[in-house]
Amino acid sequence: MTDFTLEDLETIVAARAGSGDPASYTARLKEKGVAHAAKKFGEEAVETVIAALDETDGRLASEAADLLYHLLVLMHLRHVPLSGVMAELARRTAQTGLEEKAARPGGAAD
Ligand SMILES: N=c1c2ncn([C@@H]3O[C@H](COP(=O)(O)OP(=O)(O)OP(=O)(O)O)[C@@H](O)[C@H]3O)c2ncn1[C@@H]1O[C@H](COP(=O)(O)O)[C@@H](O)[C@H]1O
Repeated sequence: MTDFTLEDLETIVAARAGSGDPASYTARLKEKGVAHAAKKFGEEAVETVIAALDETDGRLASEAADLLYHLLVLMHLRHVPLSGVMAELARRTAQTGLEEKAARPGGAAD
C-alpha cells in the first residue's frame, strides 16, 4: 500500500516537463510534442492489452504504470488537468455506466 497518488505524479510530470533537464524523459517527450506523446500512449496501451491477455499480474501492473504516466504527460501537454478528468468521473457516479453510454450523442446501449 502506498499513499502516492496520480495527483503527485501529475505534479512531478509538470515540474520535469518544464525542467529542460537533458536527463529527463518527460522533458524529452515534451520537446517531441503532442503527436509523439500520443503515439507513445497508444504503444503503451497496446502493451497493456498484451500484458492483460498473456502476461503475469506484475507485468500488467508495470505496463499499466507506463500507461498512466504517459497519459499524464499527454494531458499535461494538452493543458488538461487531472482535476478535470476527476470532475468528469465524479459527475458520472450519478448514473450507471450503461445509462451514461446511452446519454452520449449517438450512444444507445448495444
Ligand atoms: N513514471 C514514470 C515512467 N514510466 C515510464 N517511464 C518511461 O517511459 C519509457 C517507456 O519505455 P519505452 O520502451 O516505450 O520507450 P523508450 O524506448 O525508453 O523511449 P522512446 O525512445 O521510444 O521514446 C521508459 O523510458 C520509461 O523509463 C517513465 N518515466 C518517468 N516516470 C516518472 O516521471 C518522473 C520524472 O522522470 P524524468 O522526466 O525522466 O526525470 C520519474 O521519477 C517517475 O516518477
